[in-house]
Amino acid sequence: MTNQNVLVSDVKGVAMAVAAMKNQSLFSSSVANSMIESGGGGGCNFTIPRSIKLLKVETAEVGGGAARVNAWVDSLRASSPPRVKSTTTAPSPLNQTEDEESSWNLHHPSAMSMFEQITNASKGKQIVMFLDYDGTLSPIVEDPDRAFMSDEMRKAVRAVARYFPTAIVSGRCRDKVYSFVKLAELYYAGSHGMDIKGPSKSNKNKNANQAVLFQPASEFLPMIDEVCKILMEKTKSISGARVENNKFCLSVHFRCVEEKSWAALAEQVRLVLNEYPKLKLTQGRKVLEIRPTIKWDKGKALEFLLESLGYANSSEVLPVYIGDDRTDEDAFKVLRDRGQGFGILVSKVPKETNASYSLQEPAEVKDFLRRLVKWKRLSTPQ
Ligand SMILES: O=P(O)(O)OC[C@H]1O[C@H](O[C@H]2O[C@H](CO)[C@@H](O)[C@H](O)[C@H]2O)[C@H](O)[C@@H](O)[C@@H]1O
Repeated sequence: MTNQNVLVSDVKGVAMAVAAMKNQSLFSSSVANSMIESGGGGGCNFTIPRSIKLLKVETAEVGGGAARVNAWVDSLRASSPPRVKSTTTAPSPLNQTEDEESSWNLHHPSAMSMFEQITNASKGKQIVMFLDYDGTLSPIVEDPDRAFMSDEMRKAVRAVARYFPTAIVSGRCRDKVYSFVKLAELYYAGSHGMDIKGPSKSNKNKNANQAVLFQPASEFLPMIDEVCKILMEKTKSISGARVENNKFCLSVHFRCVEEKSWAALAEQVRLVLNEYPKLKLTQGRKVLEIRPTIKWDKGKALEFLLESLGYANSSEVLPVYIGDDRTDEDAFKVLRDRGQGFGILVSKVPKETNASYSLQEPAEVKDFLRRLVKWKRLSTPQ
């Protein structure tokens, strides 16, 4: 898919951002306090925060049939690769030699081995923790409805949230991810950040706006519902295919579909998307994700949450974002561009990433979170 970025000053872009913002029932008060730019909506009584650039519109250009479908299929195949030890004589299925693998490890060392560097960088700063859900807090499983988080992981996340403001940032519908995590003291950004809500249980952060609720894509709700129904109908004959309604976006799952049927499934997605130019496609682990063309992603959600927490343009914050998926790259990139905090990629295999460090799997994420809590406990005067 070709994304055509329209200039920030583009009228359509402004109108779309304005329409999205108009649908807010409740808005982050800390963000609202710092709002300085007019929404440009001619008489609208709301504004857009300076630091949040929502004004780029991506136009999905869906055409080019078979080539596009083949590219998606190839990309899906690589999205959840098995771990195969490569040798210098025989490259792995990812065409990575041992040299390349050790170079990757050098550039993205384990967050466990870099633990002291991370805690040193946090001196005098507030760590804010951002956690992706699937593949980060819960292991990848075949049935998306059964991607449960272990009690030990929940305990670790609860302990982290006691010391650091903590947000779950997921592609899933917010209610669904909450039903897995079950911790009321956290911030939740569902639908790839298009559905943000503050904690329902108070936490210690006095600067934070707990009542935050932000849904920049609400105007797309009817369209997403419509496309969900169409796709369910069109894919029902493909064994193992599954369409998941994530409220402001959709997931089309390939994991349980035989590989020989992937192209047929991807073709159905392409045909439907052709009829909806206001929707675009992104990709996760054996999943195609359909979402509105507004320029809003996990990276924007991270910036929005930092602002809601009172850390807009602050040097007193150290954001740490842990995620395993391509969609998490938007957040890693924001941290890299800001030169602030650390992105940590959860992966057993080398991947192209904007993250600084790596962790192998959810079990290691849990160990990292526990270690952070232990360090904080020991370094906090009683
Ligand atoms: O942003 P995330 O929290 O990582 O959500 C991304 C997608 O996660 C889920 O799908 C993935 O996990 C499933 C359960 O382990 C697995 O079956 C699937 O193959 C993975 O792609 C979720 O079901 C999707 O809706 C999310 O978009």
